[in-house]
Amino acid sequence: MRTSIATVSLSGSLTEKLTAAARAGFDGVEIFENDLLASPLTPEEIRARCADLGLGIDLYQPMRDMEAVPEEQFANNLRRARHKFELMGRLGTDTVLVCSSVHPLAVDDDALAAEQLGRLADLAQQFGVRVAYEALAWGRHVSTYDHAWQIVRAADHPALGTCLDSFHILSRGSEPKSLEAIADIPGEKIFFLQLADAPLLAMDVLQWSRHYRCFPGQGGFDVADLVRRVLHTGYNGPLSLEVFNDVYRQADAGPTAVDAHRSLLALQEAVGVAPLPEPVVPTGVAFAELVTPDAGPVAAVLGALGFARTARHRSKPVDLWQQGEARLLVNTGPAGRRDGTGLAAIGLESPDPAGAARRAESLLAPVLPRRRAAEDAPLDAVAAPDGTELFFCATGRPELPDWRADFADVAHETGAAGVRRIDHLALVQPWHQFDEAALFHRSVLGLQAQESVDVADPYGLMRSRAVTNPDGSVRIALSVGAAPTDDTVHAQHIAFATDDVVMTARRFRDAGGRVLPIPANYYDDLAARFEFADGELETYRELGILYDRDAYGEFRHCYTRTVGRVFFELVQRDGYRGYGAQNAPVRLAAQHGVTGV
Ligand SMILES: O=C(O)c1ccc(O)c(O)c1
Ligand SMILES: [Mg+2]
Repeated sequence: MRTSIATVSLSGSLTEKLTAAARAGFDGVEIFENDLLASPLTPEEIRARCADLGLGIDLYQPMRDMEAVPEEQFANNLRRARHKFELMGRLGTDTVLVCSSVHPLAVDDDALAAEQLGRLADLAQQFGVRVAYEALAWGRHVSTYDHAWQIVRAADHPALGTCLDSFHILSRGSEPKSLEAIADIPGEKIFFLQLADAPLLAMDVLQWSRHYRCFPGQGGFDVADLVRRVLHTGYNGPLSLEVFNDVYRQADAGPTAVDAHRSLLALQEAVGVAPLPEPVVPTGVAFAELVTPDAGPVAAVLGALGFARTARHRSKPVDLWQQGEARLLVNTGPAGRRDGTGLAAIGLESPDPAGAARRAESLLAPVLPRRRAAEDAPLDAVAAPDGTELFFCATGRPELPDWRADFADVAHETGAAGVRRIDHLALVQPWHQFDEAALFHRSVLGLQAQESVDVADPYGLMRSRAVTNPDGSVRIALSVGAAPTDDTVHAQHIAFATDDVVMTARRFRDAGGRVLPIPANYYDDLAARFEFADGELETYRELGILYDRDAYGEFRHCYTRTVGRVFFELVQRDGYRGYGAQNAPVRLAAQHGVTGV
């Protein structure tokens, strides 16, 4: 279907917005009046710019406070409308949005509203314009879509239809009963469909709408169900995003537009109008790749954790460090010299690497060259929104390229310390990309997103949300902090699963590793909350081990100090399903050094 986006959803000048929308693959735009008023371009120039970019102008909006007003007031409104209809001719657009009145003079009189909207439509018709009447959820007398439709039906004018907006509809409740009346609207009388999602918040609906809308799939509304209902009426106009959001007003328009278009692609797949290549859900973590200008500090930590350097890349300065099924690549090539120590790439085991890459590409993920160098195995890879490279791996499958073929074994001692595998990867997102990251990992990789949790940091609030595969062998914890983030604290981290965290942590410390010290108050509180066997709490205190418990089991974990922009966690998960969110504020405070250590 045709995809469109309201200019209010993107930051920048009108020109920047149009360019971003076109580059992201939208077919059209809704021009928001304020964007036009503030633009130095004439309507003709805007029209030409859109045409050059391959964008249609699908809607001009909004006209406000039109209907159900005293005659004198209405005469004024018609005069205003005539100006706008002329303008629309210059812009080359034929549909205008009229939102339900919030004017103090508007009266509660549907017959008057219908009569005046009919006269407005008469005038519009002379200009070849159609009027789409939308119920604002906070409209003075008309605040529901079915009420707006009744007025449109009563006016019975060919140039008057309704505009449905998922926010205004779903913010008032999504009981199937409240949505049934959509089926009563003939598709050709739905002149426009605006789409937005929103997190489920209990707040004033106008504030909710103007500040917290997000792209479909990023909030708590069932936008797909609504779209299915609207398509069932026979509606075949654009699917258009109209997202008022404080974050997107600031973030770069280019990436926001890509995020927006991805959400519409995923939505169209969900409602069955535009299939995409099947998701290929990853089945494990093949490796995590660190880049660093100096392998020394990373090697010291990994060695103390019981990892051994088992192989070396045949042609590049990359070492493979391994323990159990946990594999880390340590890359001292140019990226590390440029960016310092950090997590640069993740290898995901994929049942069908090429299929996974096709899926990712269809959802606008940048595809990376299959070979980073002539001699490398040709691996399919894409970039996540935060820049992390995701490699789709087929480890040990003879018919497919294997990343391990790039490595030659080196003699090593095995000093294993109980680490089995990578439990999870924690990726701190740029402040404006949290919702995008969750949607990306869900739609592109087919992972399931867990609930988002708030975590107090001494210098700001963090939000965190895990995305996982069904058996928990791939877990990625996405988080976002207040901007600007402190790189040493809001660093990426890699959590290793161990069967015995006490043993692994002790081995780490005895080998010269430094665990993150945890304040005594934390252990006093643990003693109050839980009963421990004799000596257990003292052991935790000594090794900086944190403890949590959920309905499924117990969780013990501890942290290394940060190296560059990465640190490591050891986790012992005896059935426990979470990520220690309860303990995260203590960990963050410890990392900030507010404990004075
Ligand atoms: O918040 C508003 O005023 C506003 C304007 C136009 C719309 O289409 C809308 O959904 C909201
Ligand atoms: Mg709207």
